[in-house]
Amino acid sequence: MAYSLQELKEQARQVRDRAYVPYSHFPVGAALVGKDGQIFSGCNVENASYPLGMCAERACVSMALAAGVRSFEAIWIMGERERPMPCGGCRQVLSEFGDLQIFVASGDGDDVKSYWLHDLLPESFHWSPTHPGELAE
Ligand SMILES: O=c1ccn([C@H]2C[C@H](O)[C@@H](CO)O2)c(=O)[nH]1
Repeated sequence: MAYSLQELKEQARQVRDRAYVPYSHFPVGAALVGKDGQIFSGCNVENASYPLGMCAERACVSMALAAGVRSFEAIWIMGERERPMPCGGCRQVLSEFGDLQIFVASGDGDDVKSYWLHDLLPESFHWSPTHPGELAE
């Protein structure tokens, strides 16, 4: 299904303002669009116990799954002063649900770069030898 890249960017930019980042001061917003066109957004949420911090990307994967959406077209990841890149853990979590396009940008989103997940995480691990995500049906 076609989706609006402009709308995806706008949602990522808006949710970035809600990031809880007292330790890194590196706010990130992410917006994930499902194959059905629905958009799910999430921000990073840090913690005094540093390893418990949650990345924006995984936050929106949880929102989508809770709404019953498991296959995705794209994710827009928005930093503030610098373009972020999804960490290895988030690449693996996203890959559980198949391939998708990844847009990374900062500021108002004019400096965007795009990738395919399979290029950022080649030869990735999946439990199912067939289609990723099939086990979760
Ligand atoms: O793609 C990224 C990169 C970083 N962060 C978060 C993790 C941490 O809270 C802060 C600094 O790394 O930014 C994300 O949420 N997504």
